[in-house]
Amino acid sequence: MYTFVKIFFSLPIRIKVILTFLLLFVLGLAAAFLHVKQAEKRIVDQVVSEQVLLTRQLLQVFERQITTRLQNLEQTTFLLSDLSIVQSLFNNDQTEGLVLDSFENVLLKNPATISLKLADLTGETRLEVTPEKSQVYQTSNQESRVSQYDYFPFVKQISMNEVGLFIGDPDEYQDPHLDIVAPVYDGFLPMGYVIQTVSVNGFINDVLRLIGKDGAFLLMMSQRANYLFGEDARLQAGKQSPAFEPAPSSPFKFSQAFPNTWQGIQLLVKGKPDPVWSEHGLYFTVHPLEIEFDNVGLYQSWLLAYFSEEKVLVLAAPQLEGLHTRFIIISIVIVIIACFLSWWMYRHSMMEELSFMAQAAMQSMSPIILLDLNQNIIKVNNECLKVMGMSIRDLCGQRFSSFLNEEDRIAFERMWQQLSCDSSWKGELRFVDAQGRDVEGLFQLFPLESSKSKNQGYVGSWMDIREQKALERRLRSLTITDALTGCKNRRYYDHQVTGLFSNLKRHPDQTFCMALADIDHFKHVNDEFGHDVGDEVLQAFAALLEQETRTLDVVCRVGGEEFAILLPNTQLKDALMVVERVRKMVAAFPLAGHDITCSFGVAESNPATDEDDLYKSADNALYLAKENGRNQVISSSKVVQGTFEPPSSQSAR
Ligand SMILES: Nc1nc2c(ncn2[C@@H]2O[C@H](COP(=O)(O)OP(=O)(O)OP(=O)(O)O)[C@@H](O)[C@H]2O)c(=O)[nH]1
Repeated sequence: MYTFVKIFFSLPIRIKVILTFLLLFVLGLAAAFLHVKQAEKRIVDQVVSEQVLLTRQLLQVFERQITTRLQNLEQTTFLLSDLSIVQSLFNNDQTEGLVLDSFENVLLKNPATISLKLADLTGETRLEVTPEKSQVYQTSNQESRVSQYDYFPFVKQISMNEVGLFIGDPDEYQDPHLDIVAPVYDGFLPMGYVIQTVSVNGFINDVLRLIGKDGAFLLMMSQRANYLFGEDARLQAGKQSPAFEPAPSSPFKFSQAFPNTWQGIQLLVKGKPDPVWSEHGLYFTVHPLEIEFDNVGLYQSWLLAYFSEEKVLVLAAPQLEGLHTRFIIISIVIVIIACFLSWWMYRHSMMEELSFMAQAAMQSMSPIILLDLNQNIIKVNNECLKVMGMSIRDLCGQRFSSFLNEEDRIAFERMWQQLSCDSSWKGELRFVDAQGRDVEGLFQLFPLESSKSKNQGYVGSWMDIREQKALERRLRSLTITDALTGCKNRRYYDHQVTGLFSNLKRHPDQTFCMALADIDHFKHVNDEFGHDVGDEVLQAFAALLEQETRTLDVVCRVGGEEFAILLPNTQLKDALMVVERVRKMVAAFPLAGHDITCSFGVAESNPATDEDDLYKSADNALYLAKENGRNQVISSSKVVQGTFEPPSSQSAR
């Protein structure tokens, strides 16, 4: 068992849930089935007990009828025992007619009577009357004084004013019969016996006619149980008992056909609560019929009633039908309960797992923040406190976005408005730590669900990407920066000039200018002082350009000693002023300890042209500046108009 439990708990959750569902389903159905079976049994038992009650009432009626009959017989017997009749019967052969008249009266009162006899004290029949023939047979004076009745020794013990009841043996008689015997006295002197033989079947049928047959079949059985009278034909034909088919030739023995019932009857103690036995699809109940004679012993018969299982089921059918509906309803309820419990178990396990994971997550190396549905911080982990350099009090209860960089705060609030309860979000955010520094993080937000409600809030976790971002920035800067001079390179220039032109397309009034700068005779510097000195001069020249232009302006090294300056939102005349100022400074002060001069070609943007045209214009202007003697600024407009004049800048040096 322990191993089984261990294996069960080691199974994956889905398998556990399926097994639990199946177990609950099977156990539930089994319980429902047992419940219904028990209820079925209760209903059947109730119907059986009702039927038993009814049949026992019939049996009591039957018993009363028999008693009444016996009393009638007794009266009749007394009538027969009239002294004058009996005396004349025994003493005077001439009185036969008188006796017969009385006998015939008795026969009329008892239709089941087969014969009426008068026996002497030895048991020898002296007179016999049969209803069919209505005549008297006088037995011959037999020498033999042997009793012709097996029971005659008992008959002799019947006292005055008593009646004996003897059940005939069906093995000996075709039609089972009952002998009712009463002694005949002359005063106190016993004279003989009057014996009335009654057909048992006739007697019972007569009684049944009186009491009706509805509800049960009645049987009368002798003490030895293998004698069965009454409705036995039905049993023998197997009509009421499909399970029992007696051999057609063999005599019907109740004790053999229904051994259990008979055994029960034998064990039956008088006064016990109403017993009932079921066998071969029949229910039996019994009522003892006791006929006692003083000093003769106990002659006990059984009044047996039975009814079929079929009848019980018919009577119980309406209730059983309701029971089956109940079974279906119970089964459906069980399936629902099994589904619900399995679902609950699954959910509970998942929540446990989730809670375990949450605990583990809270201890993780990543900062974690729990938010309620109003974006208030509920909980943070230690790593979060460490990264933010704050205490729990600083963070908990505060609005999450208040710890974001201003730019990101606006974006996050906009996102929060659109965030539905069950959706998650992922993006880069810049937190502001206790020192006011930006802490860049890759932030993930997902709904926090529990077993009680769908969404209780959100879990936010972020990855500190400060180093990654710094590296990224550095890499990006390297790709757009000239390694020697530190100003922007050609790639950046291309990107910027394209951007300025696309802006110009949208806003033609936002004119910008480009100035190309070139150090004059730079080759001489290299040749005379070495390449390293040349580099230093280039660096100083680039620094000067950066220094003398606006932050908005972009200085790019586009060739060896050639630089391009992009001046956004600048008219040509203003651009010329700027570069002229630079030119003068270069010419006036040594750069890296060397006196050099430089030339500029300046061009203004035109929405009708593109970046290549602009560059070309500036380059042509520069070329003219060089051609014209260097150390001067030439505007592209001069190139176009052909109004080029010898520079006065030469003299400025
Ligand atoms: N030190 C140094 N020299 C460079 C670098 N790039 C280009 N140069 C040199 O710059 C010089 C350019 O010479 P030129 O193109 O003939 O022009 P210039 O001598 O300046 O003459 P003009 O431009 O006609 O006035 C060459 O000698 C190149 O070797 C660099 O990165 N460092």
